Amino acid sequence: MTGRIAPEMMRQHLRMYLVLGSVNCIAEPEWVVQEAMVGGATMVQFREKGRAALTGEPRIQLARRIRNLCRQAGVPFIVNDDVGLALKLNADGVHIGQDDESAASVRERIGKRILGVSAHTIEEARRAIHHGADYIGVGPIYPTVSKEDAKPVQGPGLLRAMRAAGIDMPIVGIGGITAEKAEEVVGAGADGVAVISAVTAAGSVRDAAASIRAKADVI
Ligand SMILES: Cc1ncsc1CCOP(=O)(O)O
Ligand SMILES: C=C1C=NC(C)=NC1=N
Repeated sequence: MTGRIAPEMMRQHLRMYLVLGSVNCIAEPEWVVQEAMVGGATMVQFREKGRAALTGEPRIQLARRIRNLCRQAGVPFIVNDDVGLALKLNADGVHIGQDDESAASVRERIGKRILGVSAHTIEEARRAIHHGADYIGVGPIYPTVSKEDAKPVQGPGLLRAMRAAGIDMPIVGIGGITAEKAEEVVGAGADGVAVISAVTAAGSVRDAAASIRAKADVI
């Protein structure tokens, strides 16, 4: 990519954003990624976190295998938190939380790659924009079991409030989102939905991704 990603392109990538790590998967993570992309996942984030998360070489090798699948499918591959790993694998971007390395210094290190930042308030959203974020992840919208230290549940109202406050940058909602809830999230102003368990723990990963994609595409 030469310049920073265009907002319109970013919004497309946020439609059905699969976030996963080996901890979230029943089947092999690579298989889950492949099936989800067949179903319609538009972007993939490698988020290897939690007690049973892989570390060291096995973690790097899993990330590399997922990156390869995303490249073959033409789907952007994002790494959560670990900027070093993102650069090592030449990922398409990184996603950082509020308490990770500051967005300004991450932007410095990753150049024109995609930078996603978690934001829980309008103020955090404004700061992320100021520091050059390409999208913000807002949530948890609904109760979630996939993140131990999740902030309080916000509901879709936070998305409406951000849009009403004039925040028009690409936004993805995250937290407890299922196919049934995806429409409400997008209807409240998100450009798409980021999902872990509704896809990774689904009976049919492909069908789950497809139904969430269909709901998110209504925009
Ligand atoms: C990473 C993250 N950030 C806010 S909630 C969450 C977990 C979302 O997982 P699920 O889609 O299974 O609720
Ligand atoms: C915490 C997060 C919030 N939003 C997104 C998109 N990813 C994350 N890991």
